[in-house]
Amino acid sequence: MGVVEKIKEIEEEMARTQKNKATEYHLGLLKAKLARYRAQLLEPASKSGPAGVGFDVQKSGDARVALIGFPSVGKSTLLSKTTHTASEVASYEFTTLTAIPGVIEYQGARIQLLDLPGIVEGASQGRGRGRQVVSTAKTADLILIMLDATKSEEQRRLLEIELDAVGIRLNKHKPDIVFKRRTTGGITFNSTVKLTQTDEKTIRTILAGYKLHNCDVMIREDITTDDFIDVLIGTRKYIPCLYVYNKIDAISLEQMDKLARTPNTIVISCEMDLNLDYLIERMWAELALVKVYTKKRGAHPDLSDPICLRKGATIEDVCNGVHRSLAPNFRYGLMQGKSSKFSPHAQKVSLQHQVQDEDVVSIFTK
Ligand SMILES: Nc1nc2c(ncn2[C@@H]2O[C@H](COP(=O)(O)OP(=O)(O)OP(=O)(O)O)[C@@H](O)[C@H]2O)c(=O)[nH]1
Ligand SMILES: [K+]
Ligand SMILES: [Mg+2]
Repeated sequence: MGVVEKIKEIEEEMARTQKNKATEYHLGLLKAKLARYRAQLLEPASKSGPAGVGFDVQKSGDARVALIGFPSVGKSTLLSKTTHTASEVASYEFTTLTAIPGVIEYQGARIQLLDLPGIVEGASQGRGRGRQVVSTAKTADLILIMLDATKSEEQRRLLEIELDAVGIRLNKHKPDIVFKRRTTGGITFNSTVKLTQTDEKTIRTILAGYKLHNCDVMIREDITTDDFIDVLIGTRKYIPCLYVYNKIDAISLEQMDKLARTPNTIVISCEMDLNLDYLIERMWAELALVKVYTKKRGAHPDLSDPICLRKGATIEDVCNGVHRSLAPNFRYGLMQGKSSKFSPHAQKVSLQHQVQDEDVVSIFTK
């Protein structure tokens, strides 16, 4: 029996099984099995099916944003409107057949926007080019789920299911679980909070299902069984996501207002140029980019060419952004700006110092 059939069998069994206290462990086991088969199906090294590889597009710029949506929602129109790259736009479905990268320049950052083919339901199981599309989404720093405001609400949930199936977790942080494999000593289980959505027995059952008999588990938030399986499998991607409803020129004001009030949601019209600037602003905010200016001794900072980094970046990342020889020869840094304690005077900082937006940094080497 192939992996796809096995997955189907488990899904059927899960659908048949009533959800209650008595079946909880069994369902937990089935979920774990299902997750393992899905992973097999999608990982590049898999022998059991075609590789889950994305489109081969070179990453460029400071961050990558992927456009995911059903056919003809206006993905290519958005790329053509916001970047200097043209991607074919047409009223028929599956106009775009490959990944097309464009660049949005904003606040000194270069954001790569990837136009992708439309996906269909079942994409993650290999329908259409869906598998390739959702695999490419895994490489993004931000996902834009693009939706047609004139179509039913159902589309959003369907797309979420497809992304979930390939291990993408949207707008979610990695569950706070410390998991360590050991060679001996059995299983130590600890939880610092009360677990209301799963329990020790379920987790032990899952560990047994994975033949993990020696490990430490420390749970630090009220997780679900699925969260635990995610951490166990370890290849999950936690990616921020914005829901972008296009074609608001074709719906009523009331409908638009309702959509716009949903969390993480932006309404636009590519055709009428409505709200596109705001979308880019929000993308920038979601990416949590910070720009840092570098300054040579005695010179003014170079304001025309900032280095863009992700939030949480350190002086070491700044060094690597300039040249890879800098960090190994680092002596100290001088910085001025928001993250400097004694601003406006320059502060001496180490490689580990975290930078903030608009900091000015000088690096001194040995
Ligand atoms: N009314 C309206 N139509 C739009 C808007 N944006 C795009 N369209 C139209 O929607 C159709 C599909 O646009 P595309 O950009 O080709 O859509 P796509 O999502 O790239 O489609 P595929 O590549 O086939 O998946 C075209 O006829 C566009 O002119 C909009 O804001 N309002
Ligand atoms: K189209
Ligand atoms: Mg297209």
